[in-house]
Amino acid sequence: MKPEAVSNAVSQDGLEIPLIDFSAFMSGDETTKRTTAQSIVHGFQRAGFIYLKNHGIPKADVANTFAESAKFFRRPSSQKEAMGWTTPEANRGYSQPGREKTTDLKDAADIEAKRAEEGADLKESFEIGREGEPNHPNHWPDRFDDNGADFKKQMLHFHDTCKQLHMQVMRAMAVGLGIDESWFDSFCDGGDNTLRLLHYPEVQSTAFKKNKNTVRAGAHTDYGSITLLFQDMAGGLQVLSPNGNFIDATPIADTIVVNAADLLARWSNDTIKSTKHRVVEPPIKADVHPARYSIAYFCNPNFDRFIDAILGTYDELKGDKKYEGINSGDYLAQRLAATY
Ligand SMILES: O=C(O)CCC(=O)C(=O)O
Ligand SMILES: [Fe+2]
Repeated sequence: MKPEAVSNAVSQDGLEIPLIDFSAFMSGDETTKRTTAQSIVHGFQRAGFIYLKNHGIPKADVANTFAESAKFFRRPSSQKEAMGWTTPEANRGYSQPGREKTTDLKDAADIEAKRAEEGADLKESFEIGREGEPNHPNHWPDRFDDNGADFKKQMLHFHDTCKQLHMQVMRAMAVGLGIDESWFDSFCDGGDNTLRLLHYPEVQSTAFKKNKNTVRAGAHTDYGSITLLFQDMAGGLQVLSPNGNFIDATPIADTIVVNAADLLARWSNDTIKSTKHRVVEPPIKADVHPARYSIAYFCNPNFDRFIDAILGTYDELKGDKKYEGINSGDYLAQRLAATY
């Protein structure tokens, strides 16, 4: 029987994505806390995705971040390009439409072929890393005007808010896996995470008809531990089902979509899934699809940590540990280098 805090967000084609009331983990009694944590882990093991409601981030805070994001993308191209994304090691700044092809291909020639087949992704983005990294400063628009200072303030605040939620979700993961609740704390307290603002500009639906491979963001998996994804109500996000079909991950107001990413899958000896997803034409029939905004917070284990299989996810005697340990920062830089 499912705990009361759990219902279904998506249930189609073998893809079951649970909708979890996170307050049951944060402030429930011991039993409620444990069963909710187990449901979170099951969601990551089966679908690789969960939705969280009552996640503790105030509605107004999320709305404010979306509002600042929309204002940011309305800036002139010359300003945005002056804050351009430079290298995978820095992974900060603005990427204009066409700059990045989201894919999980690793070979540059394969990625170019994909670009030719699907066209460029119909999106622009802005990445904000941990503030205060001497070698990799964030790019901020506060040098242009006062609005830029408001943007910076809100994004730094939101980066920190999401960092706290990452740690709480990892605590739930630990409880669900039956290990010490604080097991992941020292892996996640650095805040080596990336806040990515995404803007999918308004698009004629003919763009998707002319070339039916056209997408707003190509199919891919994420790289780190988990991603916290805030989406508006436009729709278009899809998740790959176990049968190999892309299924709509329909927006649910005031929830966060959370997906497990590649390094967590590896860390869990593949007991947790990092599932492919993409963004396509919204399911609503229209001649023109309005702009879509989303905010992805990519969480990573601290870049200086060595990531070796989580306790209890392998059996030493059976020798079923699948991967060598790897440094978190090296792994992520390698993965990022391939898509830009
Ligand atoms: O915009 C979205 O809903 C998804 C974005 C995404 O999957 C990503 O940037 O990794
Ligand atoms: Fe993603």
